[in-house]
Amino acid sequence: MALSSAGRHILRTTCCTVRRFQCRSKAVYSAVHGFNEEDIRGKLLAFPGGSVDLVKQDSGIAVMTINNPARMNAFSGTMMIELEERVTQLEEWTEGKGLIVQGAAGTFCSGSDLNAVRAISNPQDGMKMCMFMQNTLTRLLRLRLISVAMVEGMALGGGAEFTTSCDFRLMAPDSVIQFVHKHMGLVPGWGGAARLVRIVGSQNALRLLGGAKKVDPEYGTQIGLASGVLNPANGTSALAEAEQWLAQYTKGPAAVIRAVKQVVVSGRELPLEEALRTEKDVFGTVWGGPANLAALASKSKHK
Ligand SMILES: CCCC(=O)SCCNC(=O)CCNC(=O)[C@H](O)C(C)(C)COP(=O)(O)OP(=O)(O)OC[C@H]1O[C@@H](n2cnc3c(N)ncnc32)[C@H](O)[C@@H]1OP(=O)(O)O
Repeated sequence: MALSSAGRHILRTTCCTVRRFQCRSKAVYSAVHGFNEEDIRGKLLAFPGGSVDLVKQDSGIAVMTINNPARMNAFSGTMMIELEERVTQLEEWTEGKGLIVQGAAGTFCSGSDLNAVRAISNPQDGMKMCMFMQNTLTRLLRLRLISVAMVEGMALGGGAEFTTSCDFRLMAPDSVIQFVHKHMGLVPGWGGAARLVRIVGSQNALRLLGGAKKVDPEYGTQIGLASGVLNPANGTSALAEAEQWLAQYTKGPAAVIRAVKQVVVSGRELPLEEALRTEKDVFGTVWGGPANLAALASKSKHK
């Protein structure tokens, strides 16, 4: 039966609402936790500046750019809102396989815009901003895309936290990741401490947070925070090198790469039995699928 245009509109709207609900359900805080997203959005809108740009490429790798160079790519209020919107776009990008996050003009991000921090320095607003950013960065880490933070220059405070919401971190020579929160009388609030402990272990996390220790590429590699060091050869940009590095994991059909990411996220986040059940469900999506059948038909040897 053909649908009328009104019927198609209702169907489209319902699908969008369902998708939005599914996206929100990947977040940490909702109304149940007293989180009112519209309220904090209204407050963040009062602190404009910069942008978060997204380019989705035919290769299946998207590039996100934190863009506020006049303030060393600090996150203004409107950038926090834009980041949430970009993550929603990536959640809906079913052909995507990988994501590179970079800062504009050769430096990653200097954290929260201190002008906004000063203006909303009361604990209630601080916690609302913290819940908003935790939701967004948790959804970013849970994307079915293999993600890399490409760190050039500095990643400070919230910028350092942001790097932990990617699966990997590649550091350029002379770059620094520093959780400067202690010097600001703070602890991480964008989920950076919880993620850091899972990446480098609690002892190293204590060193980085308790000592606000600068992490250069060498130390980053030693403790497992950096997954690699960029060394762009003549004529190759850091971004091109990062894309090449990421391609080793994103080569192949999107359905398979996305399934890989999904089983890793569930393995990392869920209790064992739940993770096993998820793995079974994800396995069912690729078993007998086009890539699996093609591999069986080609009788490929894994030498
Ligand atoms: C839960 C989240 C917690 C947080 O993220 S709290 C914020 C943590 N980040 C910081 O405290 C960074 C403070 N900034 C700095 O230490 C230095 O500016 C930094 C990044 C080392 C760069 O130093 P320099 O290379 O000497 O450059 P500069 O200081 O002249 O900065 C250039 C312009 O950028 C501005 N800027 C840098 N970081 C900012 C920030 N986070 N918020 C707002 N504005 C920021 C800085 O004020 C300066 O602006 P202007 O040219 O003076 O108008």
